[in-house]
Amino acid sequence: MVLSRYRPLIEEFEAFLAACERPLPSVVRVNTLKATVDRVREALDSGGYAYESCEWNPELLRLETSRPGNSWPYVHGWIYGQEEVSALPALVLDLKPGDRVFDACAAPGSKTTQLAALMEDTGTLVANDANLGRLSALRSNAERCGVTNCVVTSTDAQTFSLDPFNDEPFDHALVDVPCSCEGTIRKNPTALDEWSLDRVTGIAGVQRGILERAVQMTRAGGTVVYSTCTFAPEENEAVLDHVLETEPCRLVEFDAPLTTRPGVTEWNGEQYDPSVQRAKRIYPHLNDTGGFFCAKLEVDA
Ligand SMILES: C[S@@+](CC[C@H](N)C(=O)[O-])C[C@H]1O[C@@H](n2cnc3c(N)ncnc32)[C@H](O)[C@@H]1O
Repeated sequence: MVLSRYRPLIEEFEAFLAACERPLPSVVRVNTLKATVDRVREALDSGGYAYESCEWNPELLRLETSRPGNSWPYVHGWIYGQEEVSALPALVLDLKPGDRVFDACAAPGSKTTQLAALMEDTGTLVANDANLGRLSALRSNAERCGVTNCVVTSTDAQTFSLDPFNDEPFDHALVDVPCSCEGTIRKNPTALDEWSLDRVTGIAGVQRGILERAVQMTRAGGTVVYSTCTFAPEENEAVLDHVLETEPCRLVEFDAPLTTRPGVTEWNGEQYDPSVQRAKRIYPHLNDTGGFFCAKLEVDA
């Protein structure tokens, strides 16, 4: 079984495995471009939906229904169905209204719409995704959520060019890369059916290329957040370790109001830069969420 390779990394391994077998709670994020938390709560109350707020972020509501897309608040763009822990990366970027932000792998737009809300729909948000087939979902989610500060592009983020933007760097970048998706097993029980070490190794090359390019396109002092929904150190700490060597940047500490574990500095005989401990691993049993990995980099001045 694939997950057993992580036994050496996870102290409460049996609790981890048990959590991976439970279905994932259904969570929606309040889209503050169109509604307030109170307004959404009123609408859900009047529609007879049961829910509770996520302790660490009142804009996230756990719903009892698994089909929030069938509700009026969804149709109005007041809520966005988003895995709880995937709301973390956008919050970790130090965004302010007016910023120029690059969302390197944006479709279907969970984090793009969240970034736009955090930017108060000002500045410029370049939402890129290499997969043309996923752009219609990105566009329609941005439209439903009332996002107007977003430009959609479709390029391999490894070779994304700043030329159309006069070579002026971005203030921040979100690098939510394609990955082996091990941490989505609660939502998608077949997520690991196609798993192989070759796939992990192959995708890690793409992740390195995307993160390098994002760092190159971000101004000195700007921040880049790297995230995956997988546990594999090959796709997490090893990617960070590589980019720390090739690009002028460093990993910085950040607060995450969730229970987390530090990045690992050793895996399968490989040693990583000690600063990868500043990254955060989130296992499903820790907060009753999906699995996640998140790291914050600052570009050297
Ligand atoms: C984890 S998903 C992104 C989820 C998205 N950030 C969200 O929050 O809704 C990874 C995305 O990367 C895209 N992708 C894969 N390879 C890419 C590449 N080389 N450059 C840019 N996007 C890529 C995939 O099409 C996929 O949509």
